[in-house]
Amino acid sequence: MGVGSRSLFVGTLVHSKSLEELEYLEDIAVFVDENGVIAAIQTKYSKATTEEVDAIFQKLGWAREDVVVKTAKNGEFFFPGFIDTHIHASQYANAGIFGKTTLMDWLNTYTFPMEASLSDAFKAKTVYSRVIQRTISHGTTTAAYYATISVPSTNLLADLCLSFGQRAFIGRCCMDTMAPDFYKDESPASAIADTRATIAHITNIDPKHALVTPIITPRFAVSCTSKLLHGLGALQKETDLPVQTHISENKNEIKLVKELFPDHSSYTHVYDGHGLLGPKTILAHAVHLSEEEVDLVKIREAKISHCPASNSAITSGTAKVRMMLDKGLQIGLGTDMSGGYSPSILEAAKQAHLVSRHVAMEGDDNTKLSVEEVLFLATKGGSQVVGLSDKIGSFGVGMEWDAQLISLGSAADPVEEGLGSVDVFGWESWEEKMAKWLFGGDDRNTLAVWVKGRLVHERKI
Ligand SMILES: Nc1nc2[nH]cnc2c(=O)[nH]1
Ligand SMILES: [Zn+2]
Repeated sequence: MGVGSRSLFVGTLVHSKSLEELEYLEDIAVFVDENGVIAAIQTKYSKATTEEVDAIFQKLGWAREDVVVKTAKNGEFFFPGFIDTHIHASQYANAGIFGKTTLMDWLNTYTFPMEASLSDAFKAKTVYSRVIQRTISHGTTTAAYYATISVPSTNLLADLCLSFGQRAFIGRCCMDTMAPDFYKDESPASAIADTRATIAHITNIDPKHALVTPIITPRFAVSCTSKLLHGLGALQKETDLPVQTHISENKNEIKLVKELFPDHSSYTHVYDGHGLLGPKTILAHAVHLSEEEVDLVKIREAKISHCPASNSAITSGTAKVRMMLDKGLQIGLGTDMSGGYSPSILEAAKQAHLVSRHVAMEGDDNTKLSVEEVLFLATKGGSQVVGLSDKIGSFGVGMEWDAQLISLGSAADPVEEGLGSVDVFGWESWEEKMAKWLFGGDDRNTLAVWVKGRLVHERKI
């Protein structure tokens, strides 16, 4: 990674203090070094004397003239970049196209043909470039991507993330059974060899995995033989890389897993029995997990990616997020494009909020998630899920500057300003402003995005 410039970000910072609480820090200056790391934070910046500010520069050994200053204006705030803990880059061209399908017919009708078609390098480059740029423009600074079974096309996704500057986990899909002949791994051995090839490529382009990390990706238990799952479990042990897969998304899928793996007492036990359930495992969906399975996930410290838009769109069900949170699981949000129709984690947060009300209507009012809770899942929760909570997801000295600058517009002429459909009148509390952003906001409110201190998106109004 090239070394960037030193930066100073001045204004209001909002981030999660805890699951339930957002912290609003006004009049802050954040000093970000040439590696994108927060070197110092000064509070009450406008009231600080010149000597006090000079002292920070001196302590850091920085010259003022070397520093690029970005100031959030009134009504604007810096927020941690969103973390998409589950997204299929290879399905982006299908976003919104799902008809009335449910999981298994959706896979066969739309998904496998689209993914297979990305073995065409030109098409892959077109789709992958677009999905990276689109998600960045919605504030996604980190994405856990599934690519396809094709090694060259998966490697291309890693190359593009690195060049666009999006932090990413890149998974080559493993699937050696219950898949069409035109889109299937030849054997467990070839699936593992191909996974190793992608790991080698990513390690070659980003040796310390500073921005791009390979992730071992058994598609789901249905499409992997026991031999392949064992091989991938052994590969995880050998490499200590993260793992991503799907779990307990749809009732027919769960039934199929029972039939395919009769020796395992649950879907969760299938992954556990193959060495694939550990602290670095991201389990997407987890809609129908029993409480016993949730307990096992907790014991293994595996993580959950909640994908509410997808779960509604392809009628998978309502995930019991409150129950999983109460049991101590770490949870983030996933767009699951194109099971989900939107590239936006803000949309996923809104859908998580709404789905939690559907769970409440099924019985327990306590299941409702708050605005603060879903924004936690979108940022800090996501950072826990991808194992980077010491670096991203919130702001602090020593952490990396993955951030977005949000504007809700001024009261003057919001339509003219082109800043989306949020109307702020000036009398709202911070809590009210965040609720307005969640429910009325979109990418038009995202003015700029940084990853590791590098400006990766600036909105042209
Ligand atoms: N939502 C979703 N579920 C899956 N299960 C196996 N593959 C997929 C996929 O691509 N999307
Ligand atoms: Zn998925």
